[in-house]
Amino acid sequence: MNTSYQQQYSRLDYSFAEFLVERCHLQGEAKTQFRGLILELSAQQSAGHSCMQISAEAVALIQASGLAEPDQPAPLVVEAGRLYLHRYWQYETRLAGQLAALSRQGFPAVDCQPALDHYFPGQDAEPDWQKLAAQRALTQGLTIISGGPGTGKTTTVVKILALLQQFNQPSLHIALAAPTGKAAMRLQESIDNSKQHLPEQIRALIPSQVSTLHRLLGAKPPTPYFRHHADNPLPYDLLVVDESSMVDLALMSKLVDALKPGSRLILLGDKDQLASVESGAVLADLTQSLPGNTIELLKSHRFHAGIKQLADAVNQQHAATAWDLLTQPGSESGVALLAEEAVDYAVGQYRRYLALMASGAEFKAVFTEFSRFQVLCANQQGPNSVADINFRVEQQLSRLHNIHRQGAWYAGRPVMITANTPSLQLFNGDIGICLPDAESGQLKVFFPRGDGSSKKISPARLQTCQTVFAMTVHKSQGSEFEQVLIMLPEQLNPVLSKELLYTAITRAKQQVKIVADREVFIDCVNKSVQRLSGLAEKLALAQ
Ligand SMILES: Nc1ncnc2c1ncn2[C@@H]1O[C@H](COP(=O)(O)OP(=O)(O)OP(=O)(O)O)[C@@H](O)[C@H]1O
Repeated sequence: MNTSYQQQYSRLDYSFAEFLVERCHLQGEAKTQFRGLILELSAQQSAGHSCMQISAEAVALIQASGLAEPDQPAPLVVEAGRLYLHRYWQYETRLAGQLAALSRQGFPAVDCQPALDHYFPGQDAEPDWQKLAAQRALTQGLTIISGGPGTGKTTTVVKILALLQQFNQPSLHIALAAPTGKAAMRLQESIDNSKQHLPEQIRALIPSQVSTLHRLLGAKPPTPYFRHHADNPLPYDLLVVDESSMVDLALMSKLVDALKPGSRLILLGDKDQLASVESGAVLADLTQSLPGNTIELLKSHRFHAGIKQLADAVNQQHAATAWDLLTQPGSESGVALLAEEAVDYAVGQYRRYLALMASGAEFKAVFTEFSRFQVLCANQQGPNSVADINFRVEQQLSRLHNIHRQGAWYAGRPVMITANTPSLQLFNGDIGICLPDAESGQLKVFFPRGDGSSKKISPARLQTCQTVFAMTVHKSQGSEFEQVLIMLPEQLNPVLSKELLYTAITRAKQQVKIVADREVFIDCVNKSVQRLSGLAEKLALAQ
């Protein structure tokens, strides 16, 4: 076993390995080797892999352990040289079977060519992939639309919903969902905008509410169970899920489990983004193994050209080109290395919303100004991390008298919720700002609601939140900002990858500034994260 890995094992990995070692049938050296394998499996699971590739020798060892009995409930499963925890193997196998069945499910074609031509007039000589996505979604049970920011995923899906409602009698019962509250709010806004172009009677048949997946499925915290499952399915004929790259294996399995037989599923997302925080890279696996159900939209209709160029160079691992784009003279490209000190720059940006707050502006205006700009860090701790930037920005704003700290809470403190708190209707990733409340004269934390209003909560009731002058790239998934400042660490570390950088860059609509050393940047672009899973293989076999 290599020592660099040993340092990465957590106490959970050790306790889990010990738990299985005590129950295995092995002795001596074999037992030690078994412990090493389980430690590694547990660590790989925490790193997001659904399973781990093992050697033929290790397969024999696992089989001899008595803890991977085929055809019997056992904690471990060995399949095609991959070692799984039984639970993940079950999620994967069940999901593959269900999605393969969904992908084969067909709906009778209707003569809707004139309507299709109306919604997708397409004058270009090149094929209209949005139209093709719609054609497929009209007759298929499963449609996956993958594309970067501004490629028209939401526009396309709204047209698909319009066509489906126009040609289905009775009309379909539709649900719209996203993995986080923030993503749900963004989808709701975009759907509302796209719906404006539809005829009144069709518009009324497309829902305005977008729910989080946890709310849709009926989360029962603190248990991992949901109210809706195969025996109590969701009542919808069609479910649309946005930001699907954020959905992990377990949640996707529970979601597909809860679909009513005969219903349709449309998944939207960007397969090139960071995979989910938890195990699996479900969207990437699906786009790879279900090409007949997948449409990739490549043309961006909104994205700043310079940002798209940089994002593409990073995604295609053209590291030198990406670096050249950042260092070329001229500011019109919208992407550049940051020329000044990072904290000075961030403070300059954040002083604008603090000035608005000081002038007595209402929460909505303050929040909109705050949300224009965001510092994104690769890491939670260490130089150039979230903790580092939050600390230094607060210090400097204090020095400049833009904030007045007398403890953790002060007027202007922006916070991000770090754990779902259903009792307060707050969810992981929600962002609010602490402001003086005119009614009570006390400090309250204000959060925006999907309908444009806000809610206020006493700071004392917020147990799980952190200051958010900086957030990790992982936490920024599902959000967009006009401008971002991306902070890479001073040295290469395991979190860095081209997927992380691509995700960070594509959060920005107008401007990307980056703080990075050339060597770290190049290494980051050259490193790609491959999540090990058997989902793609199982799906291909189940076809
Ligand atoms: N075929 C098209 N021709 C011209 N403009 C388009 C086309 N498709 C979409 N757009 C426009 O591009 C913009 C982005 O579209 P949309 O919001 O649907 O993209 P998206 O992929 O859902 O973006 P995001 O991932 O950021 O949510 C919108 O202003 C939309 O009106």
